Formats: sequence, structure tokens, C-alpha cells
Amino acid sequence: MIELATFPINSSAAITGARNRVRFLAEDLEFDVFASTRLAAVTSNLCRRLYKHGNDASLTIGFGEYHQDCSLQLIFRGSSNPLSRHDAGSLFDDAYPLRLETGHHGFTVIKRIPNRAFDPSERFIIDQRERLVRLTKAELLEEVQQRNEELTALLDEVKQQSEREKELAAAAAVAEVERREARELEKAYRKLAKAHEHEHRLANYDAVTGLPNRTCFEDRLTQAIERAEREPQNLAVMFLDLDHFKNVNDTVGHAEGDQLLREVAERLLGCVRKSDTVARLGGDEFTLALMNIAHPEVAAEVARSILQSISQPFVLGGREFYIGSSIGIAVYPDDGDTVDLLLRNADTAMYEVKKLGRNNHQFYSPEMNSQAKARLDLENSLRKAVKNEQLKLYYQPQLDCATGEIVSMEALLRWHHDDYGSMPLEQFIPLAEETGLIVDIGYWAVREACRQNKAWQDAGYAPMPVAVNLSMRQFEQRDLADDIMDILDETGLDPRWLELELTEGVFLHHVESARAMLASLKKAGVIISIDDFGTGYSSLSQLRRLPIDTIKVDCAFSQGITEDPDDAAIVSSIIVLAHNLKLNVIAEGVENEAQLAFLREHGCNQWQGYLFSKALPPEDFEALLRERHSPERKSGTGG
Ligand SMILES: Nc1nc2c(ncn2[C@@H]2O[C@@H]3COP(=O)(O)O[C@H]4[C@@H](O)[C@H](n5cnc6c(=O)[nH]c(N)nc65)O[C@@H]4COP(=O)(O)O[C@H]3[C@H]2O)c(=O)[nH]1
Repeated sequence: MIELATFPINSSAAITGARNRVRFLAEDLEFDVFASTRLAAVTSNLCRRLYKHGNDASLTIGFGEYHQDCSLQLIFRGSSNPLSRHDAGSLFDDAYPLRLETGHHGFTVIKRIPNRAFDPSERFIIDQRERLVRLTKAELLEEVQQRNEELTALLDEVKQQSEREKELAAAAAVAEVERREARELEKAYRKLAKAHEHEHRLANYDAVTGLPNRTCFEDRLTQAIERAEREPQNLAVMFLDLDHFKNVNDTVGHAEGDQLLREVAERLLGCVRKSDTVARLGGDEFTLALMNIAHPEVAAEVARSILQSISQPFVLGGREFYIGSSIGIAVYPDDGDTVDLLLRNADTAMYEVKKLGRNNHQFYSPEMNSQAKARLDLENSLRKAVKNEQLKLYYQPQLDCATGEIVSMEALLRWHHDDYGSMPLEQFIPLAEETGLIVDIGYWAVREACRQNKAWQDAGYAPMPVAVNLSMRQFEQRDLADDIMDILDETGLDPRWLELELTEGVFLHHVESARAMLASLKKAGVIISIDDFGTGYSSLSQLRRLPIDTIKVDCAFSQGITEDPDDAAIVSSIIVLAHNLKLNVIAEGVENEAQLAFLREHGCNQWQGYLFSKALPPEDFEALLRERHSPERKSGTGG
């Protein structure tokens, strides 16, 4: 800094200024209070300092850069009283009193700065007392050196600090990367674990119910058997199948069907202990493993409570559904000591329940196995018979009660087994129903009956309807009506010459779907009849709402009408009821004249039975037709 002037100050004052002018505005010229002097330097590029040393106060003013020949004017704002030159002069030489625009009085000191050369090496430092001290060159050098050392030390420190910071930052970055990697790794592990868990669930649990699947069930049962081998105990394996579950699926759809399975799972879990296992094998089949049971009767108790629980209604899609269940039980170690054997024997016992009428439970017994084997043989033979077309249709004439003419016929299935000869229907129809083979057999029967009927018509015999039995299982086929219409198309038989016989059970179990299918068939001209009427549970009101044409009186009633007044009353009531509903009545199983006379007397429309003829092979039936309705008489008498 270039020092311009030093003003001793012995007053409290404020300094303002601009550019190369300095103005001292003294707050108060009561100089005896200068002890509290505090000045603030405010000029911009003038460098100023106030030094106070002892009682001396001085102001050093200089420029940060070289200026010459400038004048300094210090203006002290004074009190309200005019200052005498003396007053001012006591402070500075060349002080002139003045009156400031503010109305205050002050004085000004004008100091000319001589045109003199400055030594640019002159330096000042601020000493410890905050005084500006001019240094000699040597001192300056020392000062600079000292400063340099300080600076170097400082720089070193800064450098070290920065190195440390760098190291820390690097370490932090590495740590961050490691943390991030660890996080990524953990995420990947979690994902993998989740995928493993998902895979495990898929492999071991049923997606619909969340219950263990077959694999998981077999694992648990294996472990339980191993435990039971070490510490002898009883285990029970149950095989459970829902009765008529398919009806629910067909009526309300698969989503509701799944809901029902979930509710069944819940109910099953509610009937067993936590240590037991309930699994779903698929479809409507469930298995249970009851661990460490005190005695087999415990399994029977559990089975009873399951039957009771499942028999409660299920509400699906706003409707109530009642389903039953069939349970087979096999007990370790008596009924098997391997998973396979226990499951197989429980399954066999379950089939036995189904055979005996469902909605019950049954313990496995060794005799069942031989029955099951026989059943399996029969099933295989039946499959072969269907494939090799060993099945035949026989035709039983149906006669008009009033005229005695053959007016229609019923097609009845016959199976001639290569080894066993003629197989009784009551033996293989239920098996075909159980295995679902009846669906194929049923379609074959409809096709064959239509083909044969059309062939007789084409041969010139008087056209008449052929009645074919439909199984309840066929009503589980959504396309039944379309398929039958296709068969009629294929064989060229007019729909009015086909009659479909169904049992009351169809209406009990498939009311809605059956009604719609039958209505469309009836609309096309197909005749619909209810077989074995009186043996089921059809209500009169239901009968009225069904799209049917004919009621068939069951053999048992027809045969009892002459001996049992109840049967007589039932048959006559059925006839009256049917006629009121404008339905045709046909009595089957008529074996003697007295029965026929009763039927005639009560206005029954048609009859069939051994009194006239058994079901005949097609060639014999044709011979009968030839005899009674020769082709030549076809359009003449109508029978
Ligand atoms: N005791 C006696 N019986 C007589 C007399 N007249 C006729 N029958 C028998 O009564 C049954 C009448 O058939 P269904 O009630 O439809 O009862 C049929 C029907 O439900 C079923 N079935 C027969 N063929 C078929 C078929 O093609 N498909 C289906 N799904 N079921 C069939 O098998 C049942 C038994 O058929 P079949 O053994 O042929 O027995 C026939 C017939 O032979 C008689 O005067 N006295």
C-alpha cells in the first residue's frame, strides 16, 4: 500500500468517502471523549486503517495503487455549533471550519499529496496490535519467507488433508461400491430364493387350493412311514373324491368350480389336526394322511366329520350347491406299508364307496382288490369292445294300446363278450358310467340306431321313431345337442324319428343345462321321454316345465298293477297326470294280458314288454316288421 497521509485522530468519528476523497465525519467534536473512538473506513479503493496506540489515534490513508497529485479532503461533521478554526486546528493543520449541507458544522482538512516518487518496495504489515507497520526490505524478506514457510506448511497441510480426503473419498467410494454390490447381490439372492420358492411351490403345492400336491403328499407320507417304522404307530391314508363335482363346473363355470375346491380344502383342514396332511391330487380328488392315530376308528370319526362338513351347502355365484364325497381309508401297517400301496388301497376303498351309492366312507379290505381287479379286467374288455365294435343294439317293439300296431321301438344295448358270452347290462352300464366310457357308447348307440332306422325306412318299412337311452354322463357334454343333430345330419334320419330317453336323475343333477339342450333338440323335432318314471324324484311342477313329450312307466309299476293296488293307483295317476300335461304315456315291462288290459282301460297310449316281444337283434326285428308291416303296405295302413 502506498501511504498518503497519516492523520492523528483524537476524536470519535465516522469516516465515509468515495474514490480518492476521504471524508471524516466526526460524530462529536467533544474531543475529551475520544477514549471510545471507533472509526470505520468505508472508502472503496483507498486503503485505510485506524491505529490506536495508547491515547494516540491516527488514520493512515493510502492508495492500493499509485496515485499522484491528489488532494485529500477530510470533512468532520461537527456539532450543531459552528466550530472555530481553532477547534479544527487543534486537530489538524490546515483545517477549515465549514458548514455542512446537513446543517451541521464541521471542518475540512485538505491535504495535498505532493508529486513524489513512491518506493514500490515499501510494504506494510499489520502488526500484532493491528498497527500498520512499514517494513524494511530485510524485514519484508523475512516476513515473506516466514509467510512462505507458513504458506508451504499450510499448503502441505492442505495437501495432506486433501490426500487424506482423497483416500477417505476413495475408501468411501470403494465402500459404496461394495455396499452397492452387496445390495445387488442380496437382491439377486432374494430373487433367486423367490424363484426357488416359487419353483418349490409349483413342484409341491396345488395352485388352486394351495394344498400340498401329490409329490409333497407322497414325501410327507414317506417320512411318516419312516417315523412309524422307528416308533410303531398307526397312520391312516384317506382318498376322497367329490360326488358330482363336474355338475358345478358345468353349471356355474370353472372359476366357481375352483372356488368350491378352495372351500372344500378349507373344510378338510378344519376336520384334521395340524400335524396331518391334506393334499389335492387334481380334479376333485383329495388325499389325507392322518398321523399317529390311536386306532383305526379315529380315521372313521374323521371321515364322518368330513362327510358332514362337505354335505353342508356351498354358495357359488349366489346359488347353493350340495355335493357329497366318497372316502376310502387304508391304515398303515395293516393295509400297506408303502406310500404306493396305501394310496392304491385307499383309492380302491373309495371306489367301493362310489359303487355302493357314494357319500360315505369305507375301510379297505383285501377282497376289494380282487373285485377291483375284476373291475379293471371288465373295463379293459369294455374298452376293447367299444373299439372293436363288439357292441350291438337290439330293438324292442313298442305297440299302440288301442290298435296293437308296432308304432315305435326301443334300441337296447347288448354286449357279447368273447369269453363270457352275453354280458348283463346292469353289470357293464354302471362301469361304463363310472369310467366315462358311456359317453362314447352313448354316441355310438344314437348313431347306430339312427343309421338302422334310416336303413329300414329306405327299405320301405313304415317310418317309426327309435328310442335311444341317454346316460346322465352325456348331459355333462356341453355339445350334446349339436352332436346329436350332427348324427341326424350324417345318417339322414329325420329328427322326428328319433326319441331320446333320459332318466329323472338328469333333471335332478343337470336341470338348467339339460333343459336348454333338450329344448333345442325338441325344437328340431326330436322326441324326448322320461324313462323309469316314478322311481326318481321328479316333482309335478318340474315335469310341467320340462321340454318332454312322453313319460315311460317303469317296469316295476307295470308289473305290479294287477297285484298291488298301490302300483295300480300309481300307474293310473301317472296316466291321468301325463294326459293333463298333454304328454304321451308308455308302459314298459308288460308281461301279461291282465296288465295290458289295465293299461288299455286307463287310456295308456303305448306299451312294450315280453308279452309281445323281447328286444330283438336287428335281423329278427326286421323279420317282425316284414311280417306285420310289409314294405308293400308301407303307405297304405300305417301299421
Ligand atoms: N322284466 C322285463 N323286462 C323287460 C320287459 N320288456 C323290456 N324289458 C327290459 O326293460 C329294460 C328297458 O329299458 P330301460 O328302462 O331303458 O333300461 C335300460 C337302460 O336304462 C339301460 N340301457 C340299455 N341300453 C342302453 C344304451 O344304449 N344306452 C344307455 N345309456 N343305457 C342303456 O339299461 C337298462 C336295461 O336294459 P335291458 O337290460 O335291455 O332292459 C330293458 C328291457 O330289455 C319285460 O316285459 N319284462
